[in-house]
Amino acid sequence: MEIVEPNTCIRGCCTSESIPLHLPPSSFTLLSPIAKGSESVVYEAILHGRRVAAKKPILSTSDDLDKFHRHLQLLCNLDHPGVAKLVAAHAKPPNYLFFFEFYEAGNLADKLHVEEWSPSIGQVLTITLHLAKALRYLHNNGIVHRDVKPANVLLDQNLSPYLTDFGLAEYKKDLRQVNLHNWRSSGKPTGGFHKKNMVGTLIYMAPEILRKEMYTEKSDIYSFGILINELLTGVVPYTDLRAEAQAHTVLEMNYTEQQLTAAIVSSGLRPALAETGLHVPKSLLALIQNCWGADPSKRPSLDDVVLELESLWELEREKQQSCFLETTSIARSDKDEVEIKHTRDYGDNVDWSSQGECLSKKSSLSTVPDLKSWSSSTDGPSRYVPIVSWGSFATCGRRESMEDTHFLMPHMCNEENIHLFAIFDGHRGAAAAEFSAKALPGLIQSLSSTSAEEALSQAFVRTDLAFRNELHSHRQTNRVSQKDWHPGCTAIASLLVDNKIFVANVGDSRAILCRAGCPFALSKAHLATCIEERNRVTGEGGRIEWLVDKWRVAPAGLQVTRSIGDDDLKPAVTAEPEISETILSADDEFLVMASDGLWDVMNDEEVIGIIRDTVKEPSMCSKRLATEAAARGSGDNITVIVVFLRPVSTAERIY
Ligand SMILES: Nc1ncnc2c1ncn2[C@@H]1O[C@H](COP(=O)(O)OP(=O)(O)OP(=O)(O)O)[C@@H](O)[C@H]1O
Ligand SMILES: [Mn+2]
Ligand SMILES: [Mn+2]
Repeated sequence: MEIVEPNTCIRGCCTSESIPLHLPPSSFTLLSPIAKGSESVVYEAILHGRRVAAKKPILSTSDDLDKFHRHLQLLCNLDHPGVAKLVAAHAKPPNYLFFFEFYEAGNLADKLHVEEWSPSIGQVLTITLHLAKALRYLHNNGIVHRDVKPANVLLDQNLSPYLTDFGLAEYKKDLRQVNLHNWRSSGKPTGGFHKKNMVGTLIYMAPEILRKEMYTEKSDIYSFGILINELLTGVVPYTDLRAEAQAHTVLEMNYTEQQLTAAIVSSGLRPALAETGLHVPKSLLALIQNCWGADPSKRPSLDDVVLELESLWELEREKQQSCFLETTSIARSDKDEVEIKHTRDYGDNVDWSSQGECLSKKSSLSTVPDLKSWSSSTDGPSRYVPIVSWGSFATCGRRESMEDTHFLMPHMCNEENIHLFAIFDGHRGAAAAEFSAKALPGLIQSLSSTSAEEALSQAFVRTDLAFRNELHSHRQTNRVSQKDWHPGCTAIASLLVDNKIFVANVGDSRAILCRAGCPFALSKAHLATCIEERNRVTGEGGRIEWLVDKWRVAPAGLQVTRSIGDDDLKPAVTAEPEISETILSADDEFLVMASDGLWDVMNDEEVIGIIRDTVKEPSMCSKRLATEAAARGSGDNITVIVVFLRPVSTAERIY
C-alpha cells in the first residue's frame, strides 16, 4: 500500500514505516457494521479493493482522542503472526479509523456459543498454543492486553487464531492503579450471548482486579486460563447448570455482579472445570487451574504455559500418529498373529549393536584398509587442509526411548586428514540405527579401493542389505517374534578427506557448513513432502498418500522416502544416498550435523547464531544446540555433531 510522507498521525505522535497512517477518502468504503460496542463500531470495509475490517472508535471527549493515539502507537509497534494485523489507519479528523486484515471465521466466542462449534483436543491445543505465543510476545515487549477473552480472538479460514482488541492494552510501565469503573465501561461485551449474560467481561477478570489492585501480566494469565477452559467445555463461564451448587445459584438466583465478584474473590469460585475424559489430558486441566489460581505470583509465566502446551501438543500429535500406525499394522496382520498394542513392544531379543559390530569387523578384516587412494584423488600440492576438532551430544529429549545413534571417527585408520562422522535416526524401534552405527565404519574401510564417493554409497547400500538379511534370519529363528515389524533409520555421514567433504544422506537428518559466516547446506532431506522424492517413490512402485497430516509413504505412514531397513517399503524407500562433494577453504568455519529433532525447531541461521554465542568448544556447542532445541519444545530425540574446521584461539574459546 502506498505511504504518503510524512507518515504520521495529525499530532505527529504515531509513526510507522510500513503502515499508512492517513488515506485519501476515495481509497476506502465502509460497508455494513459487524459489531457495535460502547466505544467503537467495527465495519466490513473495502480498502484499495481489498476486504478489511474497519474499527471506528466513538470519540466524544479529548480523553477519547488521547486514547485513540495511544492505541494507534501501540498497534504500530506490533508485529506477530498471532496478533490481528493492522493494515492501515486514518488518524486525521474527521475520520479516525483502524483497518485490520479481515478474518473470515469471526470471533471465537461466536464460534463457540453461536455456531456451537466443539473443537477437538488437537484444535484446542493448536489454538491455545498460538495464542499463548502471541501473549508471550506482548509480555516480552512490556505490554499487557487486559481484555483476553474469546470475543477478542479472531479466526481465519483455517481456524488459526489472532489476538485482537488492544483497546485496553497498556505498556506495563504506564500502568497505574486500575480503576474498576474504567474497566467496566471500556470492557463492554460483544455478541448476542453476552447481552443475555449479565456478568459480561467480569467473568474473565482476575480476583486481584476485582479487588481493584494492580494489573500485572499475571492477570492476563488468569483470563487465559478461563479461556482455555471455555474452549474445552464450550460453556460460557459460570452459566453451566451442571456445575457445582454455587455456580448453579449464579444463574438461578440471578446473582448480581457484586455477588459474583464476591464469590470469585473470597470463596475462590471458578467456572466448572472441563472433565477429564478420554481426550482431555490431566496436565492441561492442571495448567488451567494454575493459571486461574488466586495468588498471581503462583501463576505460571507465558514461557511456562507455552512449554507445557507445546509438549501436550506434541504428545497429542504422536498419539494420533501411533493410533494411525497401530491401526494399519493391525489391519495388515494375519488373524493368528499377535496384534501390536504398543508400538514399542517389538518382541525383539537381538542385540543389534553387536550384530553390526560383527559385520564391521568381518568386512574390515577382509581387506587391508588403505585410505590413501581417497587422499591422492583430491590432490593439488598447495591445497588447503582444515584443522579439525569435534564433539557431539545426544539426548532422548521428551521421548521415552532413544532411537538415535551416532559415531565419531576422527583420523580414521590413523590417517591424519581423514575423518568420518555419522548420525542415524531410528524409527519403528532403534534396531536399524543401532546396527548401522556399528556396521558402517568397517564397511566403508573395506571399500577403500574405490573412490570416497563410491565407498560411501556402497557402504550405505550394503549396511541396508545386511540389516534386512539379519532381520529376516532372526525372524526365521523366532528371535524376532513380531513378523509385522519393519524397523528402519535415516543415515547421514560426513567424510572429510584433506580439503574435501563428502556428505552422504538418506532421510531427514541434515548437515550444514558455516561458510564465511553464512549457512551452506551440504545435504537435502528426503521427505514425502518433497515432490521429486514423491515422484521417485511412485516411479519405483511405492505408494504415497496423504495420511493424518502430511504426505507419507503408504501403508506404513513413513515420512522419509529413503532409509536403511524398512524392508516392507523396499525398493521404493531406497538406501541409496544422495552425495554432495564440497571443496573446503579458509572460509569454512564449522560443520553441524543433526537429526531432525534439532531442525524441527531451529533454522540454519539460528544454529549458526547459537554456535557463535557459545564457548568455542565443539561438544559444548553440540550440547547447547540440543538443549536449546529441547527447550523450544522439540518432541523428538536430538543428536548433534559439531566439527570445527579451523583452529580456535584460546581467546575465542573463552568468549
Ligand atoms: N479484523 C476483523 N475481522 C473480522 N471480524 C472482526 C475483525 N475485527 C473485529 N471483528 C469483529 O468485531 C468484534 C468487535 O471487535 P473488537 O473487539 O476489536 O471491537 P470492540 O468495539 O473493542 O469490542 P468490545 O466490545 O469487545 O470492546 C469482534 O468480536 C469480531 O466479531
Ligand atoms: Mn472486543
Ligand atoms: Mn474492546
